[in-house]
Amino acid sequence: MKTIALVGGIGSGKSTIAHMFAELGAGIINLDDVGHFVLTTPGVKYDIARTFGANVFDERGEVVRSRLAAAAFDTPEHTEWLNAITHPVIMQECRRRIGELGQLHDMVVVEVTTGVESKRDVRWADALVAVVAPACVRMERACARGDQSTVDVSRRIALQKTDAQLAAIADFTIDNGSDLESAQAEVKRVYDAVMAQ
Ligand SMILES: CC(C)(COP(=O)(O)OP(=O)(O)OC[C@H]1O[C@@H](n2cnc3c(N)ncnc32)[C@H](O)[C@@H]1O)[C@@H](O)C(=O)NCCC(=O)NCCS
Ligand SMILES: Nc1ncnc2c1ncn2[C@@H]1O[C@H](COP(=O)(O)OP(=O)(O)OP(=O)(O)O)[C@@H](O)[C@H]1O
Repeated sequence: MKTIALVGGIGSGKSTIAHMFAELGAGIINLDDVGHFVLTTPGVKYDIARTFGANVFDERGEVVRSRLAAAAFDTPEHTEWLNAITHPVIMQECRRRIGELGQLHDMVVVEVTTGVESKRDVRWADALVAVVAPACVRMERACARGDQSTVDVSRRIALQKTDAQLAAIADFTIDNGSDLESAQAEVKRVYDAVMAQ
């Protein structure tokens, strides 16, 4: 069984590409979803309450993500605190899901949105795959979804690694700058190459 870590900037098409891997038989995991799941677990909730206080919870005792983001992203130190609480649990849950899906699939693809500086950050993966598309295309796609403004998307693009930086650390690069058919061909090429490794 092979494991791929799939990275790419906002609107690059990570989820679209992950689903193309699924069509070829891969199991898929979205690390953001895992991050949201761990916020519902008792141990993480306890640590968040102790660190950020009761204000980041609703009346039913669930984390309000927008309040947690406001409390955790106001200073780099607070962000570190949140990451120290969540990241080990996210990785533990991710490994558990990889193991589970690995029983059913020859490949598991993990969509990773943030925090990959180098291959060392994804030691658990057999291959690091970057999805790239020109910034103007990504901007257009992300804005077309309608949930974020042009300013929000530009700010996120500016904070993220460039396509050249991602390509430099990746084992394989998938160009998702044009149509879906071309992207499918790219996915097949990478699927076969990783399976042959
Ligand atoms: C704080 C949480 C709950 C907010 O989650 P949510 O999905 O609702 O929003 P999102 O992550 O898109 O962030 C909300 C806003 O905060 C800002 N933001 C996000 N990440 C960062 C960051 N590292 N530094 C500064 N600002 C950030 C963005 O401007 C964004 O608009 C979430 O980011 C979290 O749990 N983070 C810690 C764990 C983690 O790193 N998860 C990612 C998967 S590994
Ligand atoms: N090759 C393509 N041609 C046309 N549209 C595309 C293509 N790839 C992705 N899209 C569309 O672009 C939008 C963004 O794609 P997707 O959600 O897969 O990106 P993402 O990298 O996972 O995004 P984010 O990180 O912002 O959540 C979606 O609406 C998707 O349908």
